[in-house]
Parts: sequence; C-alpha cells; structure tokens
Amino acid sequence: MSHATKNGITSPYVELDRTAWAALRSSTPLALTESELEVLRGTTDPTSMEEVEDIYLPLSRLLNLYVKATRQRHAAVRDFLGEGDQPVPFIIGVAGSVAVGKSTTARLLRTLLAQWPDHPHVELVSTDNFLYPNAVLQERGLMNRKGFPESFDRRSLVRFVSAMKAGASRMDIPVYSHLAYDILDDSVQTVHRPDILIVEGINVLQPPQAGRLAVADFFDFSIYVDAKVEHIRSWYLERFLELRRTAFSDPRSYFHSMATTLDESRALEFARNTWRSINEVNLVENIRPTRGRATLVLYKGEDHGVRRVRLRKT
Ligand SMILES: Nc1ncnc2c1ncn2[C@@H]1O[C@H](COP(=O)(O)OP(=O)(O)O)[C@@H](O)[C@H]1O
Ligand SMILES: CC(C)(COP(=O)(O)O)[C@@H](O)C(=O)NCCC(=O)O
Repeated sequence: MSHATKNGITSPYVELDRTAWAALRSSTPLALTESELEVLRGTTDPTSMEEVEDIYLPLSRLLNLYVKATRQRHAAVRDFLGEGDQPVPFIIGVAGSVAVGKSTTARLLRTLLAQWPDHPHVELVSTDNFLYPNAVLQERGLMNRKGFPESFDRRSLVRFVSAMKAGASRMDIPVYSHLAYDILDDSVQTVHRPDILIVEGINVLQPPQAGRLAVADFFDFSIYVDAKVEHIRSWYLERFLELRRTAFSDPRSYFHSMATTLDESRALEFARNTWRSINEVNLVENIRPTRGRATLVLYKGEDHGVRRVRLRKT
C-alpha cells in the first residue's frame, strides 16, 4: 500500500496494487455464478470470476460501508432539523471512455450491491438516455459530437438525479437504443425510488457549467474506469467487429450497412476513423480530465484486468 507523498505532504489518495486490494475483500461472500456473470458482461468484455472476487467484492464491501456511514450522516441532519425518517438514495457515478467497460462494471455493481440485506433495491441508469435525439443533434450540427458534453440534455439529467436524491418515488426517463442509434420516441425507463442509484456514462464527472449544478454534485461515491488509450482503442475496434457480426446484421440496426455493403477492411476503416475523430478526442479533451474528481480509479491493463486501484481516503 503506498501513501504517495509530494514535498513531504501525505496525499489524500492511497494506491493499491491488485494483490493488496484483493485482500480487502475480507469475508465478503461470492454469490454469483459463471452463467449470471455471462449475462452481465458486455460484448467482447472478458471480465472473469477471478476479477469479480479480486476487484468487485472488495469494492462491494467498501460501498456497503459507505452507504452505512452516509445513512448515519443523513440521520444526524434529520435529527438536527427535527424531521422524521426519510429514505435518501445513495448515488454512485461510473465514468470512463467509450468502450472501457463501464457498463460491465456498473451491471456487476448493481448485482453485487443488491445482495446486501440493507440495500436490496439498486437501480442503474445509463446517461446515453439523456443524449439529445438525432433530430436535435442534426439541427445543432452535433451528429459528429455524439458523446461530447454538449450532446447531452444535461439539464434534464441533473433534474432527474436531483429529484431521485430528494426522494421522488418514481421517475420516467427517455431510452436510448444502440440499435436505432437514437432516442426511442415510444419508450421510457421507469426508475422507482431505490436504496442505491448507479449513474453510468462517459461524462458523469464533468464539472458544472458556471452557475449551474452538475450530476456529480449529487454523487456519494464515484468510480472512474481507466486504461491506456491504445488499449481502449483496440477494445473499441474489436467490439465493433464483433457487433458487425452480431447486432449490425439486424436490418433495423443504424449500422446495418457495415455488415452488408462494406467489407471487413472498409468497416474497420470506418471504426478507426470514428474512434480517432470522435471518441479519442472526447476522451482526451473531456473525459480523462475528470479522472481526478473520482473517489476511486480502477486502472485496467491490456487484458481488461484491473492492475491498480486508487482510492481517495478523505
Ligand atoms: N453500435 C452499438 N450497437 C450495439 N451495442 C453497442 C454499440 N455501441 C456500444 N454498444 C454496447 O453499449 C454498451 C455501452 O457501451 P459504451 O458506452 O462504449 O461503454 P462501455 O464499453 O464503457 O460500457 C456496451 O455494452 C456495448 O457493447
Ligand atoms: C452513446 C455513447 C455516446 C455513450 O454514452 P454514455 O452512456 O456512456 O454516456 C457512445 O456509445 C456513442 O455512441 N458514441 C458515438 C460514437 C460511436 O458511434 O462510437
């Protein structure tokens, strides 16, 4: 365990290698089968049972402690105000690049956190549901900026999270479809007041615009999933080729032509270009600069396995 120091000043962060972090699982039980894990894993994401035991069980234990401590703090404020009992959802943000594996992390956490008896109801929301519909992006010249901060309806996202935090019993939010590559106009996701709400998306740690609130202002804990750009790029391309063999072959897919009229090398060229001109620019300019704001950083190696963990202690 290293307590990094700079100019003799102890840092508020602690950095642990995989072995030291894995030991912090303590007695947290593994209650997940290989077939359950299979369902939670994203396309081409190799997250293994060993990864769940070494990385996600210690994280689940830490989050359970955080939830307990946060509830005590809320109870203290209610006592001070002379108010009665009122449940407040604990909110977790999961940030990181396109294709880094945030959604697998978020789905695993949803399952593992719901196994604790004191917070069984965990809801998961992906921020792609708050992208502007393609018609709006087209009108604003933002079709090639999908995923950049300005392509999201940040005001609606903040309103949703702040309402959940304030105890709203249910909220309906829009639904984004990767198949349609657009917001669906005939669907909603209904979120019932949870014990824990996980908000997953590339931009969830963005600082607020001047004079406004950002979604991160409502987080009780945040996780940044990190890896080298060259590794994320190859995961993106690998996933694109797999989607070309699977999801894109559906005639309703926005990318159907990638599986039909374009051969593999032309499709790969398209994916490389999308990565270079959109996703990598967004990662370098907007996403990675928010890493320092996270409570916890998971550093992944080339095989998607977490090598190191950085935790903010205070
Ligand atoms: N064009 C696509 N068609 C179908 N599914 C997709 C497409 N792009 C991404 N996905 C799926 O959407 C989920 C989220 O992807 P992404 O936003 O890149 O985040 P991450 O890889 O960090 O989870 C992943 O499970 C991925 O497999
Ligand atoms: C929908 C996304 C912006 C991710 O949004 P998130 O839920 O992570 O906030 C991304 O997956 C995406 O579609 N990017 C556009 C470029 C591309 O097609 O890869």
